[in-house]
Amino acid sequence: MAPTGINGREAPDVQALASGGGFMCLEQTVTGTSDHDFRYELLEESAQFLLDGTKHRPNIAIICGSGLGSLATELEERDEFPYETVPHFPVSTVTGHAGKMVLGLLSGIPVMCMQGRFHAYEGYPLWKVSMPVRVMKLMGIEQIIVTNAAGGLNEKYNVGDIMFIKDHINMQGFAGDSPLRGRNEERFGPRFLCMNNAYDKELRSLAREAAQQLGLMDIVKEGVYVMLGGPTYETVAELRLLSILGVDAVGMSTVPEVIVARHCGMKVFAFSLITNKCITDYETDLEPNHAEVIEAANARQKDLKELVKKIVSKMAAK
Ligand SMILES: O=P(O)(O)O[C@@H]1C[C@H](O)[C@@H](CO)O1
Ligand SMILES: Nc1nc2[nH]cnc2c(=O)[nH]1
Repeated sequence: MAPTGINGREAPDVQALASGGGFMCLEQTVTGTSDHDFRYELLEESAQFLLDGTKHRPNIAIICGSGLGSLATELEERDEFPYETVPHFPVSTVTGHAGKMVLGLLSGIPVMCMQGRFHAYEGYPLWKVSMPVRVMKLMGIEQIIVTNAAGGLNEKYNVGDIMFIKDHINMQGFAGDSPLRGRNEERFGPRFLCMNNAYDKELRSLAREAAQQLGLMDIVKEGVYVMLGGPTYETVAELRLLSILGVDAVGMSTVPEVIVARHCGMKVFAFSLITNKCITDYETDLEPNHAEVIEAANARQKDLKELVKKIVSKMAAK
């Protein structure tokens, strides 16, 4: 009989884990907080399932943030895979996140869109939030565009601005959490990863060129993003602290995906759509809410689609 572990669960086979038999974080196994084993072979099964269901072989992927999912509806010759049909995938539970993987052609270029992402506040550990990025890598993705809706903390930012992310502050990392926590999977990347050039300069420059050609430079900014755990929006004191730290935009996503993308060698371009202004004084009755986030995203839909199309064309041509 298998030995009984914590809370009556079957005790983990520590030796098998240590020798590489599984790819579950040992601590998650022991505490029983993981309901999913993300062994390389399981990710390969997810990737193979998607590849088997489509003729498209994209090199570029796009993660659509809150309210930005309609980018995926621009794809021609679309193949759509609701997350619940993809082996080993989590499901998306947030309004404004359709919860599908969509492959198709954007201006004739094969791309793959995550129409809806996973967030830590939905109850997912960071490795699970970002596991689709590894599946993308196994499908052949080399360049990724990560998008999000964020609050504008920089006083110069307005609702509707598009902030190209030049850097981030990994708050979860400060607290000891990371999507790379646990045994390192060398087939994806190294144990220790540098992050000083996480956001690719060349892709950012292509994106600026695209924005210029579309006459969008008035609303394009470049700044630092921070991911907080959510689902609460920030207190005034928290925002004042973040402002001192040099943060320009505040959100609840992106950072784990970018870390995992860099770990497996993808080039990253990311932007935040500023959907609300962060409230940094006590003398106001204004309150941020998800409805205004979606509304602001809808209002900027057309420009964003044009911008992403142009960026993708440039990425494919380089
Ligand atoms: O998925 P993203 O980061 O675009 O969504 C942001 C963060 C929360 O999910 C939501 C809050 O309104 O918008
Ligand atoms: N944390 C956070 N996430 C957001 N997503 C959209 N707006 C906001 C915001 O103001 N704060």
